[in-house]
Amino acid sequence: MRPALLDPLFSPVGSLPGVGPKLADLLAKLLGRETAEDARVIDLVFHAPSSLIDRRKQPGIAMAPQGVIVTITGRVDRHQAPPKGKSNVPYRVFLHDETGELALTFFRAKGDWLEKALPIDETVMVSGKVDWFNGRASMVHPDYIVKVGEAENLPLVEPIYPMTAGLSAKFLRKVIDAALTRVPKMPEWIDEALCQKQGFPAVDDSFRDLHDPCDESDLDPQAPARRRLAYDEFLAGQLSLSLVRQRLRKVAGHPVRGTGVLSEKILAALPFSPTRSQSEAVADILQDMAGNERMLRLLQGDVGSGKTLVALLSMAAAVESGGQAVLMAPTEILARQHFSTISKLADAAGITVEVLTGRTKGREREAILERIASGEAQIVIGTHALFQDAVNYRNLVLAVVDEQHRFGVHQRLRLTAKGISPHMLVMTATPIPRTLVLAAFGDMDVSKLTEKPAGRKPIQTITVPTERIGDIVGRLRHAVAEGKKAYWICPLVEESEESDLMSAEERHATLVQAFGNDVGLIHGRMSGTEKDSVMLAFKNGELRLLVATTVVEVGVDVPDATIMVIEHAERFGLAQLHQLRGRVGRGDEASTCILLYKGPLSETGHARLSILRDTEDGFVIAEEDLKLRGEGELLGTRQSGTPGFRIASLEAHGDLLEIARKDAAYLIEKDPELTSARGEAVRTLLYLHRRDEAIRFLRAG
Ligand SMILES: Nc1ncnc2c1ncn2[C@@H]1O[C@H](COP(=O)(O)OP(=O)(O)OP(=O)(O)O)[C@@H](O)[C@H]1O
Repeated sequence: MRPALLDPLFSPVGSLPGVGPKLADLLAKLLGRETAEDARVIDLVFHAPSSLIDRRKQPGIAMAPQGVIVTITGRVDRHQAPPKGKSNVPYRVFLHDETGELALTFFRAKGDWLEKALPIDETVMVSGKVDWFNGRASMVHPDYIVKVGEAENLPLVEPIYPMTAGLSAKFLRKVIDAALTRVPKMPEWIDEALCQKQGFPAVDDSFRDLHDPCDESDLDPQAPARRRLAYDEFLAGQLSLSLVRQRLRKVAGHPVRGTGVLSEKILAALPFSPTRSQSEAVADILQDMAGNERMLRLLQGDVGSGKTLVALLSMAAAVESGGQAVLMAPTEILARQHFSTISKLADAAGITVEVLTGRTKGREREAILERIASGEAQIVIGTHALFQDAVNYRNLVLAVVDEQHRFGVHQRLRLTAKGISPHMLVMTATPIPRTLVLAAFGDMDVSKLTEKPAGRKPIQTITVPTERIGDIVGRLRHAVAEGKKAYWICPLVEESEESDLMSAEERHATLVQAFGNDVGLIHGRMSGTEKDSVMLAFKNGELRLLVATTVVEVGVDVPDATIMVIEHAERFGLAQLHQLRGRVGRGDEASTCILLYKGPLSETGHARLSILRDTEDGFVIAEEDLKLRGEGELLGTRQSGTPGFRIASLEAHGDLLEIARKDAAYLIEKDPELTSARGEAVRTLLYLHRRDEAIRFLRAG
């Protein structure tokens, strides 16, 4: 159970003074929580300021820089109320210091309030942005008006927070202050020697320092409070990964030994031979599964490197041993696609494959559930529907999770917490730099597919300014006339699926004019069956040009599509562009990727597209992407809502991650059930970072 001392931090934000249901909703939005109930006081405590206002600058009116917040001390000379009935003319109050005059400007203000706040001849301090117009200085709606005797009411330095529309900065500061009063004294979970060596403040002090920056250096990721909190985040993450691992390992593994009969049939049915990398990965996996410990292995392979075959051969071994295997995909499209590729090969070997997704309903679903329970279904492919309560496996020995960056550790934990702990193989598409692997997966065994299947030709990537879209359409027309197939990806319009869709529909309409009925459209709002039938038509060649939003980003496999056009390429992340481009170049025909960009590009924008043009190596791209954009985007955590890091940054705190990893391993080895004094403190840390699953897990063990 969560230690009682954390309770005040885990009440909903609505429990803070002045936060009604509407504001609670806004705070939930700001804090990335789905509902106001989910948004807790602790989330506010973790909401770090991104900059600060320094009101210590008191340059005097004449020296006040344009557009900068300053504090002016001056004497009030006169009030100038707007003429009656002219509500659009502002109310002005003039004051002066030794250097000049300043007009305080108020729109729709109440005169009596201003007369009280700014009495004539009184010396006051006002703080706000100064604007210069025709040699006159004015300050529109000062942030603060304070009588000189009450200077303590003027906060000299104020933190500025990331905001969301509808919230005011003052309100947010107030609720964060209220949240901070709920931070209790907590037991120290970091080793004392490390605290000293690193100069870490205590955790409660760190929270307070985080929200009380004195100058820019306190906002730096290397500020002691931020480093401490970053370390906590890493430590909590690494501990929960270690606990999963420990738990998986502790449950005695069921050795799974394939006979090779089914794999042989599959290999015989393949129109190609596996690459050396694929064979090595399969050998690693079979060896793991045959051992006495549970497998927890990560299969990393660049786009198009052939991970599906590795998954299939591993699952075949599970079936040969008399067990069942599942393959969980992140989307419906992918699940269905895996099903269609895999069932063809599995048929050849006489393996029974089923597909189960959220779309499987009614009698069909009942029948499939029965076949899963009886063991008749040997391989089951699906989405997370595979692990709903109603699904019972007869003898599940292997779970392959095709992560493609969408699931994250939490889903995996949930899966295992359900009591299903088969051997586990996690597949990721974009190669992830080592630091990220550690942060996201901990110390897993890793197999890499380092080579592409033989016969692949390099994808020619070109960048073209949008103005030349006409030329591109002309070239496409030639290509389609020659029987080629192309994807046309529509711009990613920030934060609005609706606008994404609109741009795709518009593009579809213009391309239909140029190409007629050969053009299809696919987007996220379509129903599953609609998407399937469009994909199928494209696969069959009834459609030659497919206009799409980023639904095709992950895993879609139409090997004879050889042209990829990406509109507004400058709006996509590098990793995402690499994924998209990976939809072509999957067969033995030469392929082209055309990145249409809208100029002028920023320097980084230019650098990003050039990287993509110059290399097809996903590892290089991922490393560069990490440098240019930050890790959240790369892992896809920001979008998917998987709790990522709130304070820690791999770029800034990479050194701490390594220490946290070792510390976590040491802790778990010395005190596997977390019962020592430090172990108890560590439990508090895990709760504080919402790693409850990891703890539940611990008790289960
Ligand atoms: N050894 C091989 N030789 C030739 N083609 C292969 C080989 N292995 C796989 N392929 C083919 O390469 C294509 C890509 O394979 P697969 O879909 O498994 O890629 P992937 O690793 O899942 O990539 P992505 O993450 O981009 O979906 C498929 O059409 C598959 O049939």
